[in-house]
Amino acid sequence: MVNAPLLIVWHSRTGASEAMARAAAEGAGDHAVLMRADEVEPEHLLDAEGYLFVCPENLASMSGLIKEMFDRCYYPVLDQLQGRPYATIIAAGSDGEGAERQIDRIATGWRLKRVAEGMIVNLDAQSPEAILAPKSVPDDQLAQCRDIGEAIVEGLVSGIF
Ligand SMILES: Cc1cc2nc3c(=O)[nH]c(=O)nc-3n(C[C@H](O)[C@H](O)[C@H](O)COP(=O)(O)O)c2cc1C
Repeated sequence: MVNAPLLIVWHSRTGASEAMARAAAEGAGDHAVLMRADEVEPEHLLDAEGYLFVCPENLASMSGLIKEMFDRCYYPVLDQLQGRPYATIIAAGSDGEGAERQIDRIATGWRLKRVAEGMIVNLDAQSPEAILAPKSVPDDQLAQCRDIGEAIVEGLVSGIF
């Protein structure tokens, strides 16, 4: 039994990241707490045992709202999360690596430990119309998100993280 949950923090502009965060939460079951980035306070981070950050890449960065969560919470929890597991899922139109890299750098500052390879879902939205359209994530990729949620919780429950 885990004492504290996996906290799944998400932001989404056109629905892809939200769907992936919800799929991961489904996989994690009762052990997950799903929160939009703007609802997350430092105590939610302190109360969790592990983290899954899910957001789109916007202008080569993580999206602004999830960055704002890190900006707001970074110093209040610094030096209090060492060694806890984390993973990322990024929705992208063509790249996604910039967002993943930025989150990794912040996670390094918090001394978190990456426990699953970064997942980037590239939905191939290139034109302004395609970028602004609501997104639907293919089932196999949602299944992968469920697996990530399940795997992190398994690691927490079994104490291997
Ligand atoms: C303002 C804006 C900037 C974007 N910049 C990038 C980018 O730099 N790299 C990329 O791969 N996709 C970029 N995209 C595409 C989104 O990452 C992609 O559509 C993603 O699936 C959206 O996820 P969401 O539905 O969770 O918001 C951008 C989208 C918007 C709206």
